Amino acid sequence: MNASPSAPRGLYLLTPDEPETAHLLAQVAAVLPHATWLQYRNKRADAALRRAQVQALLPLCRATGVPLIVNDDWRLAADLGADGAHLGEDDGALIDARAALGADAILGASCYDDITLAQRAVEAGASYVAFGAFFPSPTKPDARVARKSLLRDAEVLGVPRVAIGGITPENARQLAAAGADLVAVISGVFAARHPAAAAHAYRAAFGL
Ligand SMILES: Cc1ncc(COP(=O)(O)OP(=O)(O)O)c(N)n1
Ligand SMILES: Cc1ncsc1CCOP(=O)(O)O
Ligand SMILES: [Mg+2]
Repeated sequence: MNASPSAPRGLYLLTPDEPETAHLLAQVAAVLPHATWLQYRNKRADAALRRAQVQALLPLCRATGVPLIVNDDWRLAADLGADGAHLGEDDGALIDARAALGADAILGASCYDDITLAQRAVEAGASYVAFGAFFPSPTKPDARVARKSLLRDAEVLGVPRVAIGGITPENARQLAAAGADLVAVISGVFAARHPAAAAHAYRAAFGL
């Protein structure tokens, strides 16, 4: 089974660990028109700041038509009416997240370098699978490493395949050619000298 012809493609933007909500909003607003999806990820924020930042991002995402996915915390996503959640191996059960978020929610699973994890994730309700890191990541230098061939192997699962980890506009082309539907990026956009130009370049890597 293949992902449908209307499957999402392009840039899956993840937020940086930004403590100032107004600055986060300004940073995101400058690049959001180039993103297919946005994930709110802040590994340094406490629960109150995460809630406030998701609440601040939601109207911006709605106005831009970009789905907002919450990292790690499906309860927060459900509470605030976000479009979905992303769960890694320590972030709770996909089946519980699917039940709480509903059938239409975007629900992603980190599958690292493991196709079996991806098969189980789809069975448990994931609507996309993420593999990586494909390249050394400035944001997560100790991330597990994945092989590009996994992206093609996962085509049979019939859900969008996301690649993450050290992705630049240049190496994004290799991943798109290897079967990635979306590239998930933090530093390649937010640490770029010209974030909007960088974000645009990721879309171009998919011919968008
Ligand atoms: C799209 C996407 N892929 C992978 C991850 C990593 O999730 P996880 O392994 O839970 O690590 P943290 O992001 O929570 O540090 C992700 N967030 N998004
Ligand atoms: C969350 C995560 N999981 C694997 S690498 C990574 C960070 C991606 O950030 P960057 O695009 O800066 O490498
Ligand atoms: Mg996580």
